[in-house]
Amino acid sequence: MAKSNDGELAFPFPILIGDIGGTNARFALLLDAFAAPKEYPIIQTAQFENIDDALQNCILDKTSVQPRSAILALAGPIEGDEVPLTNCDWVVRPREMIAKLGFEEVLLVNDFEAQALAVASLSDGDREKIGGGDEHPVASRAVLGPGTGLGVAGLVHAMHAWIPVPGEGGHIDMGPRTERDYQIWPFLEPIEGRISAEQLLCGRGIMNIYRAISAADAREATLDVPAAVTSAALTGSDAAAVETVSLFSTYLGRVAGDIAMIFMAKGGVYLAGGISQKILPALRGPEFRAAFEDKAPHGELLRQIPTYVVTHPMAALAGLAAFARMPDRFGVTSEGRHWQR
Ligand SMILES: Nc1ncnc2c1ncn2[C@@H]1O[C@H](COP(=O)(O)OP(=O)(O)OP(=O)(O)O)[C@@H](O)[C@H]1O
Repeated sequence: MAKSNDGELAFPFPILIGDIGGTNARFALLLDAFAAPKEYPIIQTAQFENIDDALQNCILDKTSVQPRSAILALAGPIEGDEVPLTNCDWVVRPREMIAKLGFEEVLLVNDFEAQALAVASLSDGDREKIGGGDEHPVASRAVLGPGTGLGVAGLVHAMHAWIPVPGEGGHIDMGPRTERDYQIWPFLEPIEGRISAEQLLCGRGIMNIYRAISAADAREATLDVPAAVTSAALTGSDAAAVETVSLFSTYLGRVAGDIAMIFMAKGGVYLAGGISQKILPALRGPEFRAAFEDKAPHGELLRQIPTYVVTHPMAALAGLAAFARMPDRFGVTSEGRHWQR
């Protein structure tokens, strides 16, 4: 990272920012510190063999501007010079990107770190509140995002900066609690003998719950993709789908409440990821918030904590843009994930 005149950290503009999930990749170009980001159409990761082809075809060939820096948020742990993505075949090779695509520097961050950067400054127009009291402006926040997987991150305010805390919180253990849970649990598909939150709270998780409900009730599971289950649930046309989304909301509330307690997130818990927006009407129902607050002996604490659904269509990009413009507002480390020409 270069240093600006006043000694603060800075990336050279134009800066390409990108949010690369398991299914979708979203990119935007920041020409300078003030211009609005120029957003590009969403890319389906499955349509390109690798990220370099996607960038060349969908971004670099579509503009005469040569980005000097790239800040990319990836779904997966960032280690070494070759970073494979979770839930997608792409491998990100920053050294090759610098050699072939003309960047001077590349910074990789975790995709939920980018979501955490976004929740530092979402306006009311970019979030919908679902219950709880007022937010404490500089208290910790947390973000959970059911999408292709389940991303989780915290956001802590310290030393005059917002510090994202990425982790693998989507992989915490889940157990049955109600009588109905005990009926369904034996039919859930485990990973190496265990049901983690991500086995339930993502696109694949919706199908896992739906199939388990159908099996527990000895009914045929006729719906075959998550979007079919959630749309049948929202129109009320399929009883198993309705129960799936109801249980999904309950389980999401339980995990969100646990994460809120871990971070003491009095600044709010934010639901990001593609699925939260798509099932927003269901999340406004009683299940999510009731499960969130059902945390004896800390029920009163949880009742005060606000929960939000992020409604910004490109929240991670907004977070990366805020960081790219003012890196010193955030405590983001570049160690081991920053490459320069
Ligand atoms: N209407 C819908 N209802 C429920 N799930 C859906 C719907 N449409 C798509 N999905 C599921 O959402 C997931 C994609 O989520 P998202 O749009 O957040 O993608 P992503 O950014 O690639 O995800 P991630 O960052 O977790 O890898 C897929 O599992 C897909 O099957």
